[in-house]
Amino acid sequence: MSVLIAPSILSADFAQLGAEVKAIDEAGCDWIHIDVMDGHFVPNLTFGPPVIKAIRPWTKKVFDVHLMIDPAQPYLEDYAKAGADLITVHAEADKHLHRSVQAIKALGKKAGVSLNPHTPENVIEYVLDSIDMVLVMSVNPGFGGQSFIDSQLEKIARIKRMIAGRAIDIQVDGGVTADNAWKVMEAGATCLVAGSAVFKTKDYAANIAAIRNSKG
Ligand SMILES: O=C(CO)[C@@H](O)[C@H](O)COP(=O)(O)O
Repeated sequence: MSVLIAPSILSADFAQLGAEVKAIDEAGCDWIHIDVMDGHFVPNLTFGPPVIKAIRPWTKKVFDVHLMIDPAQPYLEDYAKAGADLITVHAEADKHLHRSVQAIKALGKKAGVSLNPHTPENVIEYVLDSIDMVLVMSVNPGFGGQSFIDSQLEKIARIKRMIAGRAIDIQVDGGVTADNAWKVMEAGATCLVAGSAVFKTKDYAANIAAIRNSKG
């Protein structure tokens, strides 16, 4: 199956977020990646549930909501009601990761767990039977436009071996471009998040296709 492309709207024009979401939908993206930041777990602030609710009517595509917030658990229901289809929480921000994953599933949503670059993959071992996605951060979270951290390629490959036989996506996020996407896919990624590489020029369709068709 071809890799899923999830443009991060962190790099979109916030003054016309609805139209930007429609544009990446029409440009052929698979999911819409929404980076939620709290100014505490990460040094930046972005979207709350009302913003997600406001852009929900602009596309039918999957809303892939990446919660970079601590704590996440009190807000899971708000993000689910706002229109998230898949909710990802950070292993580092959650003392009760198993409980948060169960809470997301109980809301009828897909559940993801994200790992910062320094976090080893073994922290997901005992939630593997409940999750739908692992998100490997290939930059330190908080900002778009950073460079891909190469050490994460090995982590992606290890996770691929860990989840063998399970229907779990491996999403990779941060510094993904048409130049390096092939390496990330080769390591085992099934979903690529890209912000700057999609929104860098107005030809979103060409930018998405270049990442999807990346070759070494
Ligand atoms: O979650 C994050 C940053 O914290 C990412 O989703 C970035 O927004 C990706 O942006 P690029 O590195 O592709 O510009």
